[in-house]
Amino acid sequence: MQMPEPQTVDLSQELTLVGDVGGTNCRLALAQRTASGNIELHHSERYAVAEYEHFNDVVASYLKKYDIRAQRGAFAFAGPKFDDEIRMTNINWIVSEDELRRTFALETAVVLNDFVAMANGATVIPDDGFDVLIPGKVNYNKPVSVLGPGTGMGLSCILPGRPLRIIPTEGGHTAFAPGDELERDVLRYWANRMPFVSAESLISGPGLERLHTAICAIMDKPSNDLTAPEVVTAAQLDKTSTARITVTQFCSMLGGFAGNAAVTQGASGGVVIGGGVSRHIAPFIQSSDFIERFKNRGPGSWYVKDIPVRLIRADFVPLYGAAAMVLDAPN
Ligand SMILES: Nc1ncnc2c1ncn2[C@@H]1O[C@H](COP(=O)(O)OP(=O)(O)OP(=O)(O)O)[C@@H](O)[C@H]1O
Repeated sequence: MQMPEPQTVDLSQELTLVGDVGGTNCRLALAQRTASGNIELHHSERYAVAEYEHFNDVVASYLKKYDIRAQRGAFAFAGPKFDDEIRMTNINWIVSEDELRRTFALETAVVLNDFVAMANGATVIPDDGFDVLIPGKVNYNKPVSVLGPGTGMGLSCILPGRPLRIIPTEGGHTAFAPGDELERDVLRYWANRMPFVSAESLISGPGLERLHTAICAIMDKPSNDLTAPEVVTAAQLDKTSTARITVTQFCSMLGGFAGNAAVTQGASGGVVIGGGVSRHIAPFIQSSDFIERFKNRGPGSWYVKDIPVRLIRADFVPLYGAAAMVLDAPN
């Protein structure tokens, strides 16, 4: 689902600059509250983080392009927040609220974990912004897990009650738990090549590439060092390819991780899946063991049997979530 993006910014109103910054992509936009109370995004832009020394350079370039000054800022980063600062996990950027406020003369600057923003955004998008993976209505009166593979694996938990409280986690760094013989071989392959095989080292964009490499090695086939998008394209083109086996297995592993998150966080309200990789692999989920791996928890299976699971299809959800953090905050 594509959220409508109006082209005109109301310059007579306050402007809030919002950002979603991952290990690969940085998205910036201007957010405003409409008269009807909705949040509108304007002028969304995507930047490759590898092309910039620091986040400040991206912001400076954006503000220069549109020749505007924002009064407030809300920025989501893939990394944990300590005090007013975020240290990103997969790149060496450190960003603080105080520095952003001073550098860009902002009245308010908020930095937050990207899956806190994703979770906040997920609570405001309409039903048609999701694909239903396991039916049922997500119940925000109970805990809800929000997770997703991108450059890393994000995981947060929405707690019941108002105002909304969201716990960021570093759950992508839990140990990878293999669910079948092939995954045990994949784990063995990578355990011999890296000091710690986390969930995110295999269930993420770079993880899809590692999974393909390992499966090709295990099956004695050439891997041709395919990138994550190339693996997905090859999987679409040839049902018998190692790429197809890789993507199907990746979906099963995502189901296993989502089930682990649900039981660990007590997410009886539901599980919401986002992240840059998810929408590309979505067509393969139904033909994978995603549901079985989510639900098969041995004696704990009864706990997850009625938990609904949805996949976010809407665009810019973390940007809406970040915007809501400041636009909904009391002045
Ligand atoms: N068509 C595709 N199929 C599969 N994976 C893809 C595709 N396009 C991009 N990716 C992968 O998605 C990942 C980037 O995801 P995303 O857009 O969520 O980035 P990000 O926000 O920078 O990540 P994160 O927030 O986890 O640090 C990259 O690893 C990339 O290889």
